[in-house]
Amino acid sequence: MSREIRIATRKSALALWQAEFVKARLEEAHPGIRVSLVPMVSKGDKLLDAPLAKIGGKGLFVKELETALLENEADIAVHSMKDVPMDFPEGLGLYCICEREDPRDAFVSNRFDSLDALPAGSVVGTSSLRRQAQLLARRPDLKIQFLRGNVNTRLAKLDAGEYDAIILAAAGLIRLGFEGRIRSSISVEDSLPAGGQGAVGIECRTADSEIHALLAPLHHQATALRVIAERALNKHLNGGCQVPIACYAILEGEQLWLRGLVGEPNGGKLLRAEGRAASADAEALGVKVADELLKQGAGDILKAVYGEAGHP
Ligand SMILES: NCc1[nH]cc(CCC(=O)O)c1CC(=O)O
Repeated sequence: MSREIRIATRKSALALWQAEFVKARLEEAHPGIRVSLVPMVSKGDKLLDAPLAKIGGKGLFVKELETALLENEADIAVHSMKDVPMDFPEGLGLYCICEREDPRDAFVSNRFDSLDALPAGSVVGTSSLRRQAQLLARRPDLKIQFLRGNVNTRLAKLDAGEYDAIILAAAGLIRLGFEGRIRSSISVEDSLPAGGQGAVGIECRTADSEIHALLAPLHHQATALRVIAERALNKHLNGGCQVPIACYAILEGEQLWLRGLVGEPNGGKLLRAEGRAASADAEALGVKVADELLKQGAGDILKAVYGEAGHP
C-alpha cells in the first residue's frame, strides 16, 4: 500500500495524543504505510472563555477538520466521540470506533479524596451541565464554578487554588499520563457519563473505500454498539450541543443495557430511564430510552436550557 494517510487533528494535547495513537495503530496494522498529522486550530479552541452552549456547541471543534476532509487536505479526522455531532456533512461519515477507555468522570482535587469528603460550600470546577446537574442533585450545597480549557489548563487552574475540586473525564487524564491526579473515579451511578465519553472515533470521506478498509483493524465492535445506542439517545433528544444529557450503555453478553438521564442544571430534578435490547437493535434502544425520558418531561428541561443558550 503506497498511499499516505493524512490525519486532521486539533492541536490540544489530548487531540494530538489521540491522533498519534491512531497513527501508531495504523502503522502497526499496515507496515510500510505512511501516516502524517495535519494539525489545525478549531473555532472552539479559540473561544475558550465562553460556555460552549452559548457559542454554538460541540460542532465548533469538528467543523475545521471536516472542511479539511472535504477539500482533500486530509484523509481522516480523529475525534473524541463525546464531541462529535450526531449528523455528518454530505460526503463524510464515521467509519471506525476504537476501543473505549475508562468512561467515568473523575474527581480531581489537591485536598480531598472524594465528592463525599468535600466540606459544605466547596467550589467545584466544571462547565458541563451534565456534571453540574448530577453533582448538585447529590450535593446541593456545592458551588459550581465555570471551568473550560484543555485538560492541562484545567489542572493548572485547580493548582492555582481557584477550586476545591474539579471534575474531568477519566479517559483524558489517563491518556495524557495524569492518572495519578485522579483522587477517585465517580461511579456511573453517581455521575452518568456523556454519550461516547472515553471512545475515539474516526471520520472520513464516504467514497474513500480504500481508507475504510485500512481503518477496519482499529474498529472495536463492542464499543461501537455501545456508542451507537448512546448517540441514538442523544440524537433523539436533539442533544447536539452541550446539554444536561447523560447516557451510558454496556454489553451484557449479546444484550445492551442503556441508561439515560436528563437533569435540570441546578440539580433540582433528574429524570432517569433505562432499557435493554439485543445489540443488533442498538439504535432503536437509544430512541426508546430517549422517548421514555421525553415522556417524563425531558423536553421541557432541554427547551429551557436551549432557550438560555440562545439557540432553540
Ligand atoms: N469536552 C472535552 C473533552 N472531550 C473529550 C474529553 C475526554 C476524553 C474522552 O471523553 O474521550 C474531554 C475532556 C473532559 O471532558 O474532561
